Amino acid sequence: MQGVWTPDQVREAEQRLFARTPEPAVMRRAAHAVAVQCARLLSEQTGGVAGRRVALLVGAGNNGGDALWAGAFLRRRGVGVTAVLLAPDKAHPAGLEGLRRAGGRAVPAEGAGADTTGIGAEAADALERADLVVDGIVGLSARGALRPVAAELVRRVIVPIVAVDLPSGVDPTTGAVDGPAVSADLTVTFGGLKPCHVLGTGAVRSGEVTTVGIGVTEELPEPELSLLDAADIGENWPVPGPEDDKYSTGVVGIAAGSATYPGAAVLATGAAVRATAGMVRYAGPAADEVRARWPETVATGSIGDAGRVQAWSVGPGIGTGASGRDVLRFVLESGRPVCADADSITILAEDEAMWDSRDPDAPLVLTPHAGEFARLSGAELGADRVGEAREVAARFDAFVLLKGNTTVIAAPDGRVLVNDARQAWPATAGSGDVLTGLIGALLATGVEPLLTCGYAAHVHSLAAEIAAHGATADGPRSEAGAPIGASALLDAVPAAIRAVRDAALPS
Ligand SMILES: NC(=O)C1=CN([C@@H]2O[C@H](COP(=O)(O)OP(=O)(O)OC[C@H]3O[C@@H](n4cnc5c(N)ncnc54)[C@H](OP(=O)(O)O)[C@@H]3O)[C@@H](O)[C@H]2O)[C@@H](O)CC1
Ligand SMILES: Nc1ncnc2c1ncn2[C@@H]1O[C@H](COP(=O)(O)OP(=O)(O)O)[C@@H](O)[C@H]1O
Ligand SMILES: [K+]
Repeated sequence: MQGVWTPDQVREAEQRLFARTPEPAVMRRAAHAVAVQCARLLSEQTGGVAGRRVALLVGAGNNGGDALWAGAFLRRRGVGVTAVLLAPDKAHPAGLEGLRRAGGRAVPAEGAGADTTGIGAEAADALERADLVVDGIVGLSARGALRPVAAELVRRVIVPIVAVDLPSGVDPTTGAVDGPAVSADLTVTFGGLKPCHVLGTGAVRSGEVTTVGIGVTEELPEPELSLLDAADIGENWPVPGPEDDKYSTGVVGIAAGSATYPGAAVLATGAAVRATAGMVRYAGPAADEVRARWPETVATGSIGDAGRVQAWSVGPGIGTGASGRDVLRFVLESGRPVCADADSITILAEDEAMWDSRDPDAPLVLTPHAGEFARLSGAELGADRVGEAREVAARFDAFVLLKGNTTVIAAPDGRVLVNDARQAWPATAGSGDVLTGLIGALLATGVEPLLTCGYAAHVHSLAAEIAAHGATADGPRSEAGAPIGASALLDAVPAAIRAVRDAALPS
């Protein structure tokens, strides 16, 4: 499990560190790590370090200070370094002095010979000749998108960019981008990951992220968010042991589909069949279709005849009319853990009385996409997806899995897991039904709901990636990939489970 800390948590940890280690020493550690990564990238991209040229984009604060000191270290390795100062009066004095002493130069962003964009001739020339650019415009204190001069400088860059701490222009806390922002090839961050490195557009703009401790890591509190590693999931994915039988590993009930939407039933049931080893029961109007596709399920037309289960998945394709409501009420009254998706979320959002059916001791997982989330919360989803998911989870005393390219999973007690899909192949109709089936199956085996959601989201996005890039049976793996449907995603679920289980094997 990897932790993610808010800017405030990092700042407080930094203050604790300063009590032991003077601030300039900490900054030089940070800057040295940036310089090492720049040298590595220069070597990879140009075949060497000495004689290459680096431009530093330097803002008004310590982020710029890191960049200036990194420039001083690079200078000592024979790199030609020019700092482009966005706020010459505020540039970090010690960093600037360090760079100059090492033989680097500094020029104002808006200097003599400016063209219509306001960028000075020397700054323009430094950017044009650079083999690599370091983004030290703004870091943890960033507010909003890049201002016009910074945006114009960044627009001109055609070489790789190394971002100091985070790509400038990205909101450190939400990862949102609301205007011009840096797209880094590599981000070197300090102490630990910040939300902007793992959430939404910020995750994409960060490029590869390298974390360096610099003494701050030891001072950090419990992380605000966590990311699961493949090995965490593989180690704990439920598989049958020698003493198990079809009942002991957990029976899941799927209440999904309708005459109009039998596909939702087939997909959710299939996901449950593929996720875990126990038994899958299906109850609903698509029993014939489910039986035909998944002969191993025990299928019935009526929820009252479903038989005993350890958890329910309910919602996809059930509709929001009287029969859908009856099904949801039955499932909520069962006292079992429930994953409520799609139409069942809409019903819960519209009908307060439905909550009365719920057994308060049974965990409830809600899996909204942005539109369903807005129905639940009562307002359009904003940029702070983590904060909003956490608020709704607490308000409804439910586990909330907010879907999207970055899936945010909030527990009612405030814990949050994040799954970054790293690609968008799951954005296809019916793929949510597959996720519902995976979650129900894991809940039935007794995996804790927050982890259930984290495991399911990871395997779901990995299955999509595997399917899009070509299952081995279809021929060689494709680098570029091709669009898939939800059925192909479902077919790749076993391959994704194998991959996470293999990741957990001792190396
Ligand atoms: N934490 C750690 O462990 C360590 C932290 N360290 C480093 O310190 C960094 C934080 O430094 P920091 O707090 O001095 O502020 P920083 O982010 O440089 O911003 C400076 C100023 O920029 C401005 N500005 C704001 N938004 C803007 C925008 N969109 N576009 C343009 N400009 C904008 C705004 O000033 P304004 O112009 O509004 O007066 C703001 O005050 C951190 O990221 C890391 O690199 C390491 O050295 C050591 C270990
Ligand atoms: N752009 C995207 N990148 C990665 N995953 C996505 C993206 N858009 C949607 N997904 C994932 O695909 C699934 C879609 O679920 P949902 O919206 O309920 O679709 P449906 O109702 O058609 O089954 C969710 O798991 C969601 O996280
Ligand atoms: K930066």
